[in-house]
Amino acid sequence: MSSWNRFKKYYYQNAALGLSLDISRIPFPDDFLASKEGAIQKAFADMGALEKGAISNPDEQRMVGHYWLRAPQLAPTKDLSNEISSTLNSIKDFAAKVHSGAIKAPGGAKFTHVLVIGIGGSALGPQFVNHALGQPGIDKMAVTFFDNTDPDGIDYVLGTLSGHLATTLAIVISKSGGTAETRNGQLEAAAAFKAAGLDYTKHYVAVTGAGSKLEQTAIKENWIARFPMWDWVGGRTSELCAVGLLPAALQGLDIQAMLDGAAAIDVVTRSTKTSENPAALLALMWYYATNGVGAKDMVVLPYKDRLLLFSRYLQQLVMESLGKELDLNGKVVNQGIAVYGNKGSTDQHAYVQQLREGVNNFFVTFIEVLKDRSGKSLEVEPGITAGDYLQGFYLGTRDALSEKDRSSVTITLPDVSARTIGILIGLYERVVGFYASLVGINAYHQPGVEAGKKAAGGVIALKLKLDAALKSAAGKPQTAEALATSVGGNPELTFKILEHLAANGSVKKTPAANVFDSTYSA
Ligand SMILES: O=P(O)(O)OC[C@H]1O[C@H](O)[C@H](O)[C@@H](O)[C@@H]1O
Repeated sequence: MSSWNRFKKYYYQNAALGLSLDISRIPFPDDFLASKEGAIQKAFADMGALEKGAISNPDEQRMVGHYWLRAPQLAPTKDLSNEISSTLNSIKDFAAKVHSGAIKAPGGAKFTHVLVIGIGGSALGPQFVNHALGQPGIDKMAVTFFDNTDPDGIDYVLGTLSGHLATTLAIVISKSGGTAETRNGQLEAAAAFKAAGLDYTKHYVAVTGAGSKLEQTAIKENWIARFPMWDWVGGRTSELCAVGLLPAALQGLDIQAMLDGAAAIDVVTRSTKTSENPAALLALMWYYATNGVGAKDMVVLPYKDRLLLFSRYLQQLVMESLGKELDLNGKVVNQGIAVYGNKGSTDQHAYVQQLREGVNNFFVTFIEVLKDRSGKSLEVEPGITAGDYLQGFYLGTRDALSEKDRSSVTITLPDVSARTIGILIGLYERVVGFYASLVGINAYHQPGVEAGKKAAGGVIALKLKLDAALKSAAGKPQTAEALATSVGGNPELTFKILEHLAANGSVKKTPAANVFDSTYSA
């Protein structure tokens, strides 16, 4: 079959959504879709049960309800439907009141800036949407983020808020309400407000689960407002609950259009006719391209600056959902698909060299956006605009990769708008769900992230012991090994902690010719 005929055969277009999907450049044989029909029907059935409120996250004994967020009437109980709708209303109402000045900063001025404090699913969606849809200088409020516990990163963001803290609203977002990085950001921001002579509690809003530590603090300190985060919404699928909607609404983005876009793609991706279901087609392409075992990585290449953060957002959505040691039967499978990417054509001048000529361990997801910009474009050459070049580079790179048997899919969108961002989010949420069914894993838990957190706790405890030991040694210089022995700590961790303390002036280091003979004292 010619590539044009194959393109026509496998081109999916939904005119109402404005969404197209080209899977023709994944080299599956013609009988592949039929051979997986039973498996994808099972995925549809699993998804149907999930949407009806089944305990689709068995390890945590939880329902998985992110699809109800944009169609509250589909939630399994009336109470849940009401809670979703009333939360959405209170988000819209709160944003309107902040914009009008009915809720204002303690000094009497309107709030002008938003500082979001969160990490992982409590930051990646809001950051993606902020960058995709924001118009700096035009937005109702400017939104910035603390998404780490890096002191210098915090200072950088505080620097951008300099002179504006008095009119900054801080939203602390944490589903669990116990995430250390977020707690640290909350305390760091509070200290900055205090240093500016401001009462931070009159600037703080919480988005968190019922009964969490964060909620307790917000209640005790009487923060301005609290919004719920439900246990049936996972962090990585929380963009369309208060986590993402509140910052977006404050920014002045059309959150209803985002919800409507997601609701519209949900309707389409509920189809049990595989050829008419773009999420099913994509999940099957992931399966074919990666051999169902993550044998290839997913390179996400949107040819649109606005979608720059989509690959980071997808990284969590895909890798935290699919990267699992065990399948649903408890068998060791070490599943997952690695995701990375940035944007075209920028990446053509960076790593595309390896994609074409190096190790063939990936498939590309191109995202094409038809609309170049609002308004007319300059001709950079007679009859040619910058946008023509952007498309040229996309099509050229796609061909250059195909020539060398590098697989790709392309998603085409009419524009980057609140609606199409909702469509993209909804599309990928469902692809991940379908793919998880195809490979038989729980996409909705993340048992692997706890190990690092636990180990970090051990490091913090060791640091405190070392502080005490250094203090009681009253200035006596000791090697890392000696200090480790005296506190019963791991010598390598002790060495790393002491080097960090020395670099920050908290201990005095006397270097030696052999680095491990260096000594440290209080
Ligand atoms: O919203 P939080 O409870 O603070 O969680 C923030 C993030 O941290 C965890 O480590 C999880 O792996 C993520 O899924 C989550 O999004």
